[in-house]
Amino acid sequence: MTDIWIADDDRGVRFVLAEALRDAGHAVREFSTGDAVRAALTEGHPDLLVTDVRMPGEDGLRLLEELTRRNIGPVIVMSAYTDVATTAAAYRAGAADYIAKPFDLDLAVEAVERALAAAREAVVVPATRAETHALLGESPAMREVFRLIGRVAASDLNVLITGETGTGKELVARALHDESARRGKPYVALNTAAIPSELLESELFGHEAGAFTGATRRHAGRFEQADGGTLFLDEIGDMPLALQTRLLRVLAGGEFYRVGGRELMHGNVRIVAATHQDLEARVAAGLFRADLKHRLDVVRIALPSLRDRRADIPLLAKHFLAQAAAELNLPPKRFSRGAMKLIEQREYPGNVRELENLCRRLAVIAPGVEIQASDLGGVAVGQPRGTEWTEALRAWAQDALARNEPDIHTRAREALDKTLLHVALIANDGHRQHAAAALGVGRNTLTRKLGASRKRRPAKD
Ligand SMILES: Nc1ncnc2c1ncn2[C@@H]1O[C@H](COP(=O)(O)OP(=O)(O)OP(=O)(O)O)[C@@H](O)[C@H]1O
Repeated sequence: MTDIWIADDDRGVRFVLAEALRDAGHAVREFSTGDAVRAALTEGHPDLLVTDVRMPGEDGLRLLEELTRRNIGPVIVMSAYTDVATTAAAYRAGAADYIAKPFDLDLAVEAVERALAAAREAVVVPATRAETHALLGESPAMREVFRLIGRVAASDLNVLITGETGTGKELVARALHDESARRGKPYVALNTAAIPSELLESELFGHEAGAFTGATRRHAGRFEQADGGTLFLDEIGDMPLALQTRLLRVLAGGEFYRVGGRELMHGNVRIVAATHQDLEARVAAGLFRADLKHRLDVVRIALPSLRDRRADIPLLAKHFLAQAAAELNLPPKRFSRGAMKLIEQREYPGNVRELENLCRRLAVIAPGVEIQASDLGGVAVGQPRGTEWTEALRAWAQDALARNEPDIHTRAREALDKTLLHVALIANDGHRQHAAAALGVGRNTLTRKLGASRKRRPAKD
């Protein structure tokens, strides 16, 4: 489900817009001040923000600037002041659209859908990517990875990236795109495991209106979106066999049809695939087509686990701590020698992602400017302390109650379900039965909940 935030001090405007967007299948959060949005940004971010310009405290344009700087968005600005200066300032600061008040509700919802579609279609990596997605590492193992990326990026060869979870496979895929001649074209990513198998085909190849129940509009698939650029297929090992056959045909012929379509589509797409699984074992078990593996596995980049490149831990930890402080608007912190020693010695089954999460938590919860070894006590087990998220929930609920927001319980429950399901599916390679077992719910419950969130937003991830 898409998370849309609305910021407006006019309760009436918020209410009608939120209702219309919920009817259109989105999850909506309402804020009466820019300051409340800023506070919420420390815990998460929306897929799209609609904001008024003039509000008490922080105004909408400042919010827009902040979100653009942090590469969160799109942002739609609305205002009763339609003078050229305000409108131009909004666009200059990166607004996706500008809505003059009072507005036609249908047109406003359309503007939101348009901005979301544009953002989805143009998953082009932003100009600042070099800093935000920088692949760090000085260890011999990472130097070898950098060398390989440099050598194959310029070619059009398909690349298979392997490595445990959290080792940076997606970053490598982006780097391959950024360093190639395709860099000005779209980079489109699809996580095969995160999308229900029955929707995968239309996600990849698109569909025509009426191709199946719920397909109300023509939808461009990722192949079409990535034309001229790079398509990153994450968790390729989880792709259902039937779709593997279809993908193989497309890779061999370079042509495909949309689901329910008759027009033959031609794509010029470079495929970068990734998996944390042993693809050879999956082939041997009959779960992965050998011929497809052969096509994808032209060049292989194997990412080392963090335990195989411990020398990189201090560099990464300092980087993540500084990044978290900058993103969350917190004062910069540093590690004491004792704290760094503990960090270097820890085990990271979740690899770089786990180290990153640890540093983010330390940036928030360590009380002093210098992080002490003792600060690691509460977070050393790699899990958030039970109170951290319930505290965040408490603050959110108090805020929502104070603003008389509707459906607080439903929205909280949906957010909880969505988070747990997503994490469990990813952790279990998209295997629903395993995910359900890991969460301690029945498979039917899981399917129902998945169905509920899908019903609100068909054929999207
Ligand atoms: N070498 C690196 N330098 C800087 N950051 C890194 C590096 N490797 C990984 N990261 C960070 O760690 C996190 C996980 O990386 P990424 O999503 O690329 O891993 P992945 O291997 O694709 O994981 P999964 O298999 O679980 O999808 C990201 O936030 C990424 O920015």
